[in-house]
Amino acid sequence: MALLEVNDISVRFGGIVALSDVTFDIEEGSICGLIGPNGAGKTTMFNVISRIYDPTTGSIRFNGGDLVGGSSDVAPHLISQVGIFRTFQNLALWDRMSVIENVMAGAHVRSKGNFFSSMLNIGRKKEEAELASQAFTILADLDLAGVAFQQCAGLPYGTLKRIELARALMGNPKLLMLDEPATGLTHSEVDELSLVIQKIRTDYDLTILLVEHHMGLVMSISEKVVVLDFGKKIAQGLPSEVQENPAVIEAYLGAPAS
Ligand SMILES: Nc1ncnc2c1ncn2[C@@H]1O[C@H](COP(=O)(O)OP(=O)(O)OP(=O)(O)O)[C@@H](O)[C@H]1O
Repeated sequence: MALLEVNDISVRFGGIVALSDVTFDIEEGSICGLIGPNGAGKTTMFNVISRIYDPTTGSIRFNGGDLVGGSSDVAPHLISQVGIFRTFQNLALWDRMSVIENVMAGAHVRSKGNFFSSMLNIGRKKEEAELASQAFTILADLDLAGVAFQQCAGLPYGTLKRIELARALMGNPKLLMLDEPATGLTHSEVDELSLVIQKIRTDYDLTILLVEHHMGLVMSISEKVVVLDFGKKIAQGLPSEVQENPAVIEAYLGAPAS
């Protein structure tokens, strides 16, 4: 069953066509790579799925309901409550806070407390203790228990990237969208990231959409790859099929494949 169905999405910025009638779906539990040369429309697609941009035309369904372009769309501020989370190209962690505090902050989207109970501190200590325990479990799963109580400032970049993943997991995502997670990582950090992504997909029942320029990573962990070029979908399929596709080779090399 498809968890995410993207139907004929177009986005125009004035005269620029960033996406043109793009359609694809992502099977529940799978990893889908979204690739394409610079300016192909990958980030725009991410922003449409995460409800930052409204599409000019088209619709998206998520988990059997309307996400955008339907009759009962999800409001942009409720996107995480339906189970859609993303990481960003640039790190968005608080340097001066501890790792575990950063990870616990990922749970605020599903906080059940109301304004008055939080003012009176009702149930807060118990809730905080439960969150800390959950955060520690996630950190241990990602091999980060050893840095849980350190400040983020000064930790290696690859570790910080994994802390961002841990924070996203605190929200109980169904769909996790990763925006160029391998950028800036060393070879060995990319290998670690690859293992971590595959582990959390299984352990946390995730469906993953991966935008990435690191072809080795995309091709080794995706079940399906969707290729954009100049806002249009030019190919989709198994990694092995996409790598052999002449239109894809031409898009990347700028010349017909011969
Ligand atoms: N807010 C915006 N206003 C105007 N044009 C935009 C905006 N966002 C994106 N574009 C344009 O839309 C097109 C697609 O850009 P997008 O950032 O989605 O590509 P991308 O595939 O993510 O590229 P990269 O790999 O370089 O990040 C580009 O021509 C870009 O200049």
